[in-house]
Amino acid sequence: MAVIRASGPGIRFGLESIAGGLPAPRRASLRSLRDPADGSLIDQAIVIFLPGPASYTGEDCAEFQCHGSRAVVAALLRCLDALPGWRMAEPGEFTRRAFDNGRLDLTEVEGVADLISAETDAQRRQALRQMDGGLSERAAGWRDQLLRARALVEADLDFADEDDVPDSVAAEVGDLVAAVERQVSEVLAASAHGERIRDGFEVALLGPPNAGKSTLLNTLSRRDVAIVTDVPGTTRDTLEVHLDLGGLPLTLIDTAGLRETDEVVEAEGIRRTRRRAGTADLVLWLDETGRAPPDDIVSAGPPVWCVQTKIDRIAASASQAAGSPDGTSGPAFQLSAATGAGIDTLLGALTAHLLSLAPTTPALVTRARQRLCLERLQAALVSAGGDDLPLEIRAEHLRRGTDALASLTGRVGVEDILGEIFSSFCIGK
Ligand SMILES: Nc1nc2c(ncn2[C@@H]2O[C@H](COP(=O)(O)OP(=O)(O)OP(=O)(O)O)[C@@H](O)[C@H]2O)c(=O)[nH]1
Ligand SMILES: [K+]
Ligand SMILES: [Mg+2]
Repeated sequence: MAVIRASGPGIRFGLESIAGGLPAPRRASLRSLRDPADGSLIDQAIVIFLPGPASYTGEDCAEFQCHGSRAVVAALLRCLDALPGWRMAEPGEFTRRAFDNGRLDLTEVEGVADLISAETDAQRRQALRQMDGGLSERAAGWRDQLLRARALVEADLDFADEDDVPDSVAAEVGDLVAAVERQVSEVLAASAHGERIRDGFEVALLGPPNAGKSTLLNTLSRRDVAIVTDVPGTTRDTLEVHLDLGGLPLTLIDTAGLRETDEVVEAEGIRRTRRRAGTADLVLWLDETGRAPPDDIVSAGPPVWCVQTKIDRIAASASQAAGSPDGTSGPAFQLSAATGAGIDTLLGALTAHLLSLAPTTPALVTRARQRLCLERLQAALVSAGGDDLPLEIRAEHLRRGTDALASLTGRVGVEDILGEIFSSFCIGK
């Protein structure tokens, strides 16, 4: 079967023209679909009429469940496209209309986009929470409290010389601002994890040439992604694969082996390796001899785990427990991509490490855009909390705080980013 969905003011007229009348709302009705031009039969299909405003887009919607062959779909689309005022939807246009009609706010739209592209269970759950309004509900609560604080301040400014404004206004404003600021800080504290769930935890494979980095990448992804040869310096560009590690998204990054070189292409690869070493969540330092990484890798920022590779070549040492080499704090591993020895131990430790990074409360912020809005809100609240400030200045900080919330939910000041967000959708969503 194929499903064709339509939305807009012309739905009723279109259904009358093609389906011989308006079916009962929200009921699956079997109808003969006919070309309005000559009355010829296109298909027998299930037609559902979803009157607005209680539809996904907020407008009248229709759904045609027709037979799924190319010929049927093409004929039906041709007839629908020929109806006056009907045209093919743009990518994300249904969700865009839902946003424009106030059915979804921007964080919920972002949740829909994330749900569509979710690859792992953790991503799916996080996207559902966001699509369901997890962040927008909190934002609405904060907005109400800040509007109350603003109203109190404005009233005090307007009627300062009258008796009916209680003296405790400053105290109540201070309490409201402090309460919101505390909650925003909590949500921000979990944001790094939310962004990681969405984008994947980055684990970079580093080490000298021929350490077996690309081989391990291929083994873990069970695909022949990276070129492996016995020539040192095979990998030039950094290469990424997305893995599902017990439901958690992991981005594994293969890099160019680190060594001194005069070769321009390899040198550029090594420059990229060093850059990724600084931005990954974790570095696995691979070395056939089990040597510790150089100081600049250890001090690059992310934790470094040492992995001795190719232990099938030194079978005897496979049974020995590995100690943590000097200069690194993380655990040490021994493995062989050739025999599979030690791979499960490494994967188990990676899973445990990623789980240990998870905050106790589920993350509500999942994108840099949302985090930046909340950081603006937090800064405004900190400023507004200054007790000794004149009321006019506190009012201005509170106004900036509610502005930051409005741009979080997409109600103001986001025109420039809307196109970018909706273009990530597919047609029909
Ligand atoms: N015996 C054995 N050989 C291995 C193992 N892992 C990799 N090799 C071999 O080691 C050589 C280098 O492997 P690569 O995966 O290309 O190493 P690399 O670290 O990606 O090398 P560069 O990209 O050049 O830095 C290849 O010939 C592999 O077949 C292993 O576990 N055991
Ligand atoms: K190699
Ligand atoms: Mg390689």
